[in-house]
Amino acid sequence: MTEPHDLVDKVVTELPEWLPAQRWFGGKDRPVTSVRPLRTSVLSARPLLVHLVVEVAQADRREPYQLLATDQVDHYDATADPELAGLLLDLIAENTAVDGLVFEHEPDVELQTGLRGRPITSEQSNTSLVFGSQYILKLFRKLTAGENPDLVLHRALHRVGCEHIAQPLGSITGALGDDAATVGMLQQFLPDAVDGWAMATTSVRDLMAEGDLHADEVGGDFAGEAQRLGQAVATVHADLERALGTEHADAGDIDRTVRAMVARLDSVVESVPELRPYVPALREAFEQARDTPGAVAIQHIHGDLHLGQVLRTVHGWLLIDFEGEPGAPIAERTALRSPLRDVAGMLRSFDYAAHQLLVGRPEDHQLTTRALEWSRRNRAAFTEGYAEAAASSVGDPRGRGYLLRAFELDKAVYEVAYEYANRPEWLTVPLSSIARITGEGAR
Ligand SMILES: Nc1ncnc2c1ncn2[C@@H]1O[C@H](COP(=O)(O)OP(=O)(O)O)[C@@H](O)[C@H]1O
Ligand SMILES: O=P(O)(O)O[C@H]1O[C@H](CO)[C@@H](O[C@H]2O[C@H](CO)[C@@H](O)[C@H](O)[C@H]2O)[C@H](O)[C@H]1O
Repeated sequence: MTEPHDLVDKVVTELPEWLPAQRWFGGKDRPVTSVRPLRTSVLSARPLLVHLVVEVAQADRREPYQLLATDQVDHYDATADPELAGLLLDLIAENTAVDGLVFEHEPDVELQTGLRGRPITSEQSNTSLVFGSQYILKLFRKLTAGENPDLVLHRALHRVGCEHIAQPLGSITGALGDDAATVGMLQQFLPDAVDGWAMATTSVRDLMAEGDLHADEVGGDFAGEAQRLGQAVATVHADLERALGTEHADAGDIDRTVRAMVARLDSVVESVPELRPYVPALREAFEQARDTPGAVAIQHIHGDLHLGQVLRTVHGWLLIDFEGEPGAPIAERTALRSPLRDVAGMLRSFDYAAHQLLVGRPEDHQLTTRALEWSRRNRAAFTEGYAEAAASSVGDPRGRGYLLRAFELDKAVYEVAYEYANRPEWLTVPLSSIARITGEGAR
């Protein structure tokens, strides 16, 4: 029988090699130099299940990650064991604390127990376990002190009866140093949901296969969905405003926003020289954000909205994953910001969906024209839907040209960094958008 401390030793020894191979590991750009256990909680002695918080060191970077370890499966990764995953759900249902970890269900929620948990394969920055067709438990991999914004915003939206989210059902809280830290969030699972990225790219594929027809003439036209999605996003913004309030940005806030966009550009261009030709036009666009007429409202927002973060169910669109950009510091992710950032994120995503099928193909004028046409049509439909439902102080995004353009370009700069570190073959997608938007040249 393996003792907990022997298991921890074995896991920690394997981690420098194992971590970079995991999709959720956010530090693939440099080698792991060392791993140090920070906290160990034994959740079950037999079968052995140990919760671990480790500090991963890479050059001058040190970040805490959580792991669930067992001696029952290969590489000790307990998220691959359906019975052990089920134990986590049972602990949440019991409202209990085990060896420093607090498992809680939300008030007035009664959970079914005894279900097995399976990891989903479409996981991105974290690991999610699905239980039957009812629940999904997200285990946050990189930990931050305090309540995770995903949990905070889901709770706030649920409180005001928001119809465009999956209901939050429970949480797991651990510790980072002296602070509490959310390590898991349980939610209602929508088994029949399809994500917006899959739907949008199917529509683009249909259009490209037709060759001679326009976007409004093919069966897979997405504009109706894009418009309803715009309405859903505006409604979520209004619900967030209702739940948590809104403020007006002052000149200092706008100055900080512009400086942050310029600072991000300066830092990304250092590692991605392909961005260099666009720097002057990008800087100019960021500076122009200062000239936005009227007051700029700021509030809690989604923070990393794109087509992969929205699910179409039989009842309409849902937004998921309110964690913000996985690479951004927590202070930035929890700050009050303009909801136009989310609008910009979604507009970028329509452009992505339209152009990703062209990646790696020889230049084809007809297909490029179709891609642009699809992108314009769906961006316009989304914005129209947003304006129709925008009860919040943001109003119609179309009257906010400079700011929206600056946010879109800032997001594209973020995407350049994201693709460079994660999917280098996709780098051309945000780069060609930047070229188009700044008018420095067309794809
Ligand atoms: N409530 C849900 N119902 C159905 N599927 C979901 C639900 N929440 C998340 N998913 C699926 O899990 C994937 C990852 O979820 P997400 O919250 O975006 O995790 P991550 O933070 O790891 O990116 C989503 O792309 C979606 O396919
Ligand atoms: O879903 P995450 O929170 O992990 O977001 C990160 O990964 C996304 C990719 O999966 C990335 O989104 C970019 O690619 C999407 C298509 O795969 C596209 O819909 C988005 O518009 C584009 O930004 C996201 O930026 C990143 O934070």
